[in-house]
Amino acid sequence: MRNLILVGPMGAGKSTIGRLLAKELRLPFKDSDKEIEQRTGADIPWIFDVEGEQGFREREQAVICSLCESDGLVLATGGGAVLRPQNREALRNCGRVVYLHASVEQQIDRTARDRNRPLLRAPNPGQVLADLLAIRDPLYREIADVIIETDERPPRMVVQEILERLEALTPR
Ligand SMILES: Nc1ncnc2c1ncn2[C@@H]1O[C@H](COP(=O)(O)OP(=O)(O)O)[C@@H](O)[C@H]1O
Ligand SMILES: O=C(O)C1=C[C@@H](OP(=O)(O)O)[C@@H](O)[C@H](O)C1
Ligand SMILES: [Mg+2]
Repeated sequence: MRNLILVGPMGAGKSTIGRLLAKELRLPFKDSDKEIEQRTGADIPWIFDVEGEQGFREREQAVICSLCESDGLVLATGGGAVLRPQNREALRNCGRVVYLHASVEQQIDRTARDRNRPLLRAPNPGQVLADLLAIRDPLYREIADVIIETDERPPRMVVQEILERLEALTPR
C-alpha cells in the first residue's frame, strides 16, 4: 500500500510514533498539524482563536487531501481528522491505516503539560477527551486496518508492534 497513516485521539502518540516509524522504515514523515501550521504561517491555537474550529477543519481537509496524493509517506493525522467523511475516504484510499488506541486516563497524562491543543483548554479536559472518544472511536475503527493498544507501552514497543501487525496483513 502507498502510505502509512496514523489515526487516533490526542495523546495516543501519533506524532511521536509516526516519526519513529518513518525513521525505522526510512520513509519521509509528515504530520498534518505541522503541515497546516506551515501552510498557514501560524500555529494551531492561533487558527482556532481567529478562524474557529470550522476554519481549522477546512485547512485540515485541504492538507489531508493534498498529502493523500503522495506515495511512500508515514502520515500522522490530528485527532479530529476522521470527522469529515471526505477525509475518511481519502485516508482509507491512500494507504494502510493504523488506529493508535489510548485510554482517556493515558490521554490525560500525555496531554496535561502541553498548551497547544485548544480543545483541551476547557475546565475539565478529561471530560472533553471522554466525550470526543465516544464520538470518534467508531470513526477510527471504520477506517482502521489495524488497532494498536498504546497504554503503558513505550513508543519503541508500539513501533515494533505496528511493524509486526502490518507485516501480517494480506494485500488489499
Ligand atoms: N507510548 C507512549 N508512552 C509514553 N508516552 C508517550 C507515548 N506516545 C507518546 N507519548 C508522549 O505523549 C505526548 C503526546 O504525544 P503525541 O505524539 O503528541 O500524541 P498525538 O500526536 O497523538 O496527540 C508526548 O509528550 C509524547 O512524548
Ligand atoms: O482532536 C482534535 O480535534 C485535535 C487534535 C490535535 O492533534 P493531535 O491529535 O496530534 O494532538 C490537533 O489537530 C488539533 O488541536 C485538534
Ligand atoms: Mg500529533
